[in-house]
Amino acid sequence: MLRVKTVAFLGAGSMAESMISGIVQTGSIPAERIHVTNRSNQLRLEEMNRVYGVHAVHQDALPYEEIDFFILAMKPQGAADALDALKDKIRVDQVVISVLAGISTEFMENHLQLGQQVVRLMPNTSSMIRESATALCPGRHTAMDNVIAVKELLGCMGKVFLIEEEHMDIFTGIAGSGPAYFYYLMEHMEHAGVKKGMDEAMVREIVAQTILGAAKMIMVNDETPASLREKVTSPNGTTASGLDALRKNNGGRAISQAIHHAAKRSKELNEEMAVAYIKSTNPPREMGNFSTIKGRCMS
Ligand SMILES: NC(=O)C1=CN([C@@H]2O[C@H](COP(=O)(O)OP(=O)(O)OC[C@H]3O[C@@H](n4cnc5c(N)ncnc54)[C@H](OP(=O)(O)O)[C@@H]3O)[C@@H](O)[C@H]2O)C=CC1
Ligand SMILES: O=C(O)[C@@H]1CCC=N1
Repeated sequence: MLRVKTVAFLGAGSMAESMISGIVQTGSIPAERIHVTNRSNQLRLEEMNRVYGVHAVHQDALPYEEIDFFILAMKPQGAADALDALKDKIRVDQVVISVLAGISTEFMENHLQLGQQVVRLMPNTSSMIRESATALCPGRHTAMDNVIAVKELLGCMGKVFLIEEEHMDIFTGIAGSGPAYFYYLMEHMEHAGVKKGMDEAMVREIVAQTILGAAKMIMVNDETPASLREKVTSPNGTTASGLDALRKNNGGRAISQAIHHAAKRSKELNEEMAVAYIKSTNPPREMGNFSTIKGRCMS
């Protein structure tokens, strides 16, 4: 089913590239059926064409009629303008997919034609090597065959999880932003080895292998992280000492705070975009009480 679909990425940044890389590696949609566009960076489009063989064109040159899936991949702040520009160029049976942090399916539907099919996603950059954990949340009007096709598309990029919209913010905090927390952890682990005189490239590989091994243990064993942690921890041994230092330095709290702050920012982004839209569509004199308008918009 996928092979006959045509997709267009609106945005040519790191997330679009990661997804395109995943699709092209599997060949599940031929490169000639993949389009990518942006507003201004022509050099970037040429690079995408050179590296992945996809059509990289200015927005005006997109064959809108032929596209099955439009994938919004610009910053969340550009969502309203992008959706407004798309609205009159597409039919309701074409699917508008967003990877934009915080942008709800309701926000998308409100900016498109009545009955437009939309899907909200939250992938991560590991899509590049087909190891993303991606959330999928369909809109109100999205046909089941399109949900299945989008799920199949995401399968080219890693694992797919059907997520209730109320959980999209926390999913973003865990998995969308998640790779960055691991890279941060890896930076610190690497630094500890280098400071003691180890070769940087070697210690980087050691750290990566350690994290990969720990993740695989969770995937292949029917055991909890807590139980696996206990197996590493010998009484009065090195790990017990290391974990003690982590606890004393509030390591667990730091991790949960990172996730909750990212999730909170995702929620805020949707609110900010909705408020910005109301401001742009209401002349100041008619705005009345700002908090009332915000409340109405968010309800
Ligand atoms: N990076 C990540 O790990 C993840 C990102 N996301 C989401 O993906 C989206 C993109 O992030 P990222 O790739 O990092 O961002 P980048 O800044 O790397 O890329 C944004 C791209 O969008 C283009 N662009 C901006 N406005 C428009 C428009 N109206 N139409 C078409 N193209 C446009 C920009 O080019 P130009 O300025 O030339 O138009 C640029 O190519 C964000 O909304 C983010 O929330 C989601 C999950 C993970
Ligand atoms: O930092 C961001 O806002 C995006 C969304 C998830 C990962 N990167």
